[in-house]
Parts: sequence; structure tokens; C-alpha cells
Amino acid sequence: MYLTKEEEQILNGEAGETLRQAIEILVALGDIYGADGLIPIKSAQIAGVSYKTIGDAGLEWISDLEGQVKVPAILNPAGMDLEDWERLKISPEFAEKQKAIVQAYKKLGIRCECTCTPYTLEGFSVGYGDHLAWSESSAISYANSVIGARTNREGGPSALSAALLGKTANYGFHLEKNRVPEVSIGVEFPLKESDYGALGYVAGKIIGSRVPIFRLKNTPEKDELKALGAAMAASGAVALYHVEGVTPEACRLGFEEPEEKIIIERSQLDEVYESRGRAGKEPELITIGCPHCSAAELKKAAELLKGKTVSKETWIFTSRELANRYPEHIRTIEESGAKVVCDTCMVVSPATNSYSCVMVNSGKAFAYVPGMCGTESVYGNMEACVEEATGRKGKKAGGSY
Ligand SMILES: C[C@@](O)(CCOP(=O)(O)O)CC(=O)O
Ligand code: SF4
Repeated sequence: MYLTKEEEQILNGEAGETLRQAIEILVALGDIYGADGLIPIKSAQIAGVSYKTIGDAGLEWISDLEGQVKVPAILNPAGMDLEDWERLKISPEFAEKQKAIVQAYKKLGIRCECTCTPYTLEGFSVGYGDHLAWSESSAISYANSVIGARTNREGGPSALSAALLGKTANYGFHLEKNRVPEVSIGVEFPLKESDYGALGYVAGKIIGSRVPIFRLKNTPEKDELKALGAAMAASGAVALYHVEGVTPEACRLGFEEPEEKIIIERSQLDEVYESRGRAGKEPELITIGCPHCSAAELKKAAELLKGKTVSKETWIFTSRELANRYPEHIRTIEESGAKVVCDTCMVVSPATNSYSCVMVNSGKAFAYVPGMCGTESVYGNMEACVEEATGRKGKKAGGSY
């Protein structure tokens, strides 16, 4: 891989040990994947924040780093609400380690709002064609697919290295040739809300890490695209997808039809919703907000919960910035007894581990909660989640039938 004179000097340790390590990581990746050089990035989003996932080894590595990031950089969710960690009964020992991790990142100049939806935040703008180094898989999928920016699936350490250098290696999804659809997915029935998470869950299992182009009957909203991409990145490893007539590259570039075509049937989505019946367990906990709730999702949760009281533990995850921006929605939600929790989520918080069955409206959480929390997951739309939380049952788990 070609390095400029300045980059060579950094690799030789002339700019200090932190930057030497950072460039070493990027050069190693670039060499493996055939990058021609390093390119400047607009921003970094850094996963590997929860003490539950990175442990003491991660804390130690980050604490040893020195210097300042060269581009705007922001953290992924941590293992707890940083302002009110006792609310989800996090232990003081965990809280102490978690605070130390966030402090270590802060020292490097990283924004410590911990969210997987940084694209909703003021002052963290990302646009079409921007090169990024993001590392949370749903954020990557959203940036690549819905915004038309360009990022690989970075790991926490490579995203942090990229932030410190302001550069990343030029390979994979930074190159136009790798952004072309490889498989077409047809859906010949209308989809609504949580159907997109169920579709992503089903599609990701089938296509693995390939780039799909969807041909849909209706035009999805941004939050529906967020749910589709998040689920596909979890049940599979999809980092970029297109939707004909909807996503920016599909609209601007007019791709050729891929040879391989898949049709997904309503019955495949119904199977996801039927997890509720298959579980053989009652959900003890209801969680909404994977990826973190948008303003529209907070509004909808508030409308559904208004005037009701939850009889089961209910957690709604969002970024602190959005929670601060919409105090009226937060008040309405919390008057029901549900908790709005910031900086964390049902997957990376240890709090979920103490329940045996959790209900979610996210294909991604449905896929990850069992493995990462040792908790069974069942799927339903937001209405069904609120019905479960408030004890007003009687409907199906929320398929849009
Ligand atoms: C589950 C996930 O969203 C969050 C956990 O990752 P981490 O603790 O930020 O490394 C990771 C991912 O899908 O990229
Ligand atoms: S809320 Fe979901 S998408 Fe966001 S970090 Fe947690 S698991 Fe990932």
C-alpha cells in the first residue's frame, strides 16, 4: 500500500506510539484488502464502548492511548445510562468501569454521546459520497445505504485508529465497484413498520454479506429503512443495500439487474412474528429502540402509552440529544411507568441478562438478544409491544395483517 512521506514517518513512530499503533492497524487492514493508500474521512463512529463487551482488556488499551482525534468522532452505546445508571440496577462495580471507559475516550477528544444513530444529531452531519470510518453495524448500513456515504464495517479499534489519523484505508465500500448490487430481492406484498425488521432478519440470513437491491411494492420511511438495514446486518453481515427508486445510489446510478433473484414471501415474515407463540415463555421485559429511537418513534411510543400504565418492565432507548429535544414525549412515556433510557441499549447493557424472555420490535435485537444477553427474544410491532407491556392483549403479535 502506498504511504506518503508523512505517513511513513508516523509508521516509524516519529509522531508517537499511539499514532504508530493506529497507522499500523490501518496499514495491516489495507494490505489484507488490497487498498492503494489512505484516504481522508469526514467522521468516525466508535463501537466497543460497553464494559460488558470490551471488558478490562479494552479499558486498558483505550486508557493507554494519547493525543486527540483529527475528525469528529462519536461513541456507540455504553453498558448503562451514564447519568442514571442505578435505574436499570447496574452494579456499582460495572458503573465504575464503564465511567472509566467513557472518560478514556473523552480524553482523546471523542464526543461521548453514546448512540448508534449519530446521523440524527445536530452537528454530526454526514452526506452523500462522504468517506467515513463507522463501526456499529446498523449505523454503517444506514450511512452507506440511506445516506449514500461510504464506510466499511470497521471494528472498534480500526474506527478509533481512523479517528486519530483522520484517515482510513481505501478498499471495500469506499470504492464504487464494490457498491453494485449482487442479488435482487423481490417483495410482492405491501410492508409496514416492523415488517421491515422482519424482512431484514429473513433477508440477512439468506444473503450473508452480499449487497442486495430490493424491489418493493411501497416506499419505506427512513425509520423503516433503519430497521431493515439493522436487522440484515445482524442476522447476516450486510453493510450496504439498495432499494429501487428509494435509496440514493439506486436512484442516481441506475444499476443493472443482478443475475441472482430471490423472492421473499409473507409467510417467511409471519414466522418471525410467530416467535411469540413458539417461545413457550411470557416476555418479562419489553424493549423498544434498537437502533435508538428517532423523534418519530418516540412520538409514536408516547401516543401509544398515553394514559396507560405498564405492568411489565418496559425500556425505550434513544440518544440523550433526542430525549432532551422532546421532553413532552419523554414525560408521556414515563408517566406510564415505562423508562426512557439513554446512552445504552437492551443488547449492550448487562441489565437485560437478568430476564428470561424479552419482547422487541427490532429484527436486530431479536437476532442479538439471545446470544449477547442469554435471554430469549420474541418479536412484535410497537403496538404489540405496548399491548404486552400494559396487559391489553388479544391481538396477534403485530404482523400487519
Ligand atoms: C450489537 C452492536 O450493535 C453493539 C455491540 O457492540 P459494541 O459493544 O459497541 O462493540 C454491535 C454491532 O452490531 O455492530
Ligand atoms: S440499539 Fe441495537 S443497533 Fe443500537 S447499539 Fe444497541 S444493538 Fe446496536
